[in-house]
Amino acid sequence: MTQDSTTSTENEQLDGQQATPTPGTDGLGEEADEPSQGTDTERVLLEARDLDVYYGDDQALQSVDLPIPEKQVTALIGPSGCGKSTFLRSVNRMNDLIDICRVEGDLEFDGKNVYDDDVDPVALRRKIGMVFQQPNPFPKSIYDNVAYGLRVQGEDDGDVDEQVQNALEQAALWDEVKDQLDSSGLDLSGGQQQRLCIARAIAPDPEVILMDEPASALDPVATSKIEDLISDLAEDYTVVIVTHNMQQAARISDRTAVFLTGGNLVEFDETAKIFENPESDRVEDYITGKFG
Ligand SMILES: Nc1ncnc2c1ncn2[C@@H]1O[C@H](COP(=O)(O)OP(=O)(O)OP(=O)(O)O)[C@@H](O)[C@H]1O
Repeated sequence: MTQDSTTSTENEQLDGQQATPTPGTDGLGEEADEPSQGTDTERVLLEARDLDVYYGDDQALQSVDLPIPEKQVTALIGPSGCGKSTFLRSVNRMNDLIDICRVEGDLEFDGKNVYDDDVDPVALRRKIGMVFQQPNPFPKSIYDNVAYGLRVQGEDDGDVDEQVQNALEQAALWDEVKDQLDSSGLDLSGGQQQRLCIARAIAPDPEVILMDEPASALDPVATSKIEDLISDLAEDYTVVIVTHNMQQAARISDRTAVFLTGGNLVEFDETAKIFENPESDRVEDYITGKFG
C-alpha cells in the first residue's frame, strides 16, 4: 500500500476505533461459533476462508484461506501490490472506508464473521487495533493520546491514570516519558511516537494488534526497539504484521504468510520452515531475492 492510500482516513478510523461500543450490540458476543483449533497448544483467533477483496473491478485478494493463531506474531510478506495491506485492512474492516472496496467470503474473529450485519465495525476496531507505517500521534499530550479512548468509555480519572501507565509500560515507553506526560506527543522522536501509537492501540485492551510496516520509517535503533516490543506484545496479544523486511519477519514472527502477485496467498507456515525449506519454488525465489 502506499501511505497516501490510508493517511487521510487514519485519524478518522482511530477516532472510530476508540469510540464507545454499546454493550451487547457489537455483534461480537457470546453467540459466536467456537473458532477452529490449531495444534494442542494453540488456538486460531482470526481465520480467513475463501476471502476475495475487490477494488471496483480489480481483484486484490483471491480466495485467501489463512488461520492466524492466538498470541503469536504472524508476518505477512510478499512483493509490492500483492495485497498484504488489503488483507490487514480487511481484518478490522478499515476497507469499509474505501468506497470501491468489496469483500466476499468469511473473515472470522473468535469464530464470528466480522462482515456479518450485526457486527459494529467501531467496536470491532477496539478489539482489533491498528498501528500504521508512519507514526501518527494526535496533536495532544502524551497522556491524552493514550487516554482518549478510555475517557470516552467513561472511566473515572483513577482508572484512566492507571491504564495510561499500564499501556505506556507495555509499549516500553513509560520510563522515557513518565515525567513529561503533559508534553505534546508530536515532540517525541519518531521511534517514541510509534511506541506512543502502540500504547494508544493497547489502551482499550484489544485482542489483536495489526501493524502495517510499523518500523519502516524508523532508524535501526528505533527499529530494534519496536522489534523487541513486538515479541513482548505477543505474550498478551495476537500480532499480525506486514513487513517488506524479510530479516525482520524471520527475527520476530512465529508464522509467515507469503502473498505473491495477483493477491494469492501461496504459502503459510512456521517462519523457520518458510525461510529454510519452503514448499513452493516461487516462495523460495522470492525469499532468496530472485524477484520482488
Ligand atoms: N484504495 C485503493 N483503491 C484502489 N486500488 C487499491 C487501493 N488500495 C490498494 N489497491 C490495489 O490493490 C492491490 C493490493 O494493494 P495493497 O496495498 O494491499 O498491496 P501491498 O502488498 O500491501 O503493497 P505494498 O507492499 O506496496 O504496500 C494493488 O493492485 C493496489 O493498487
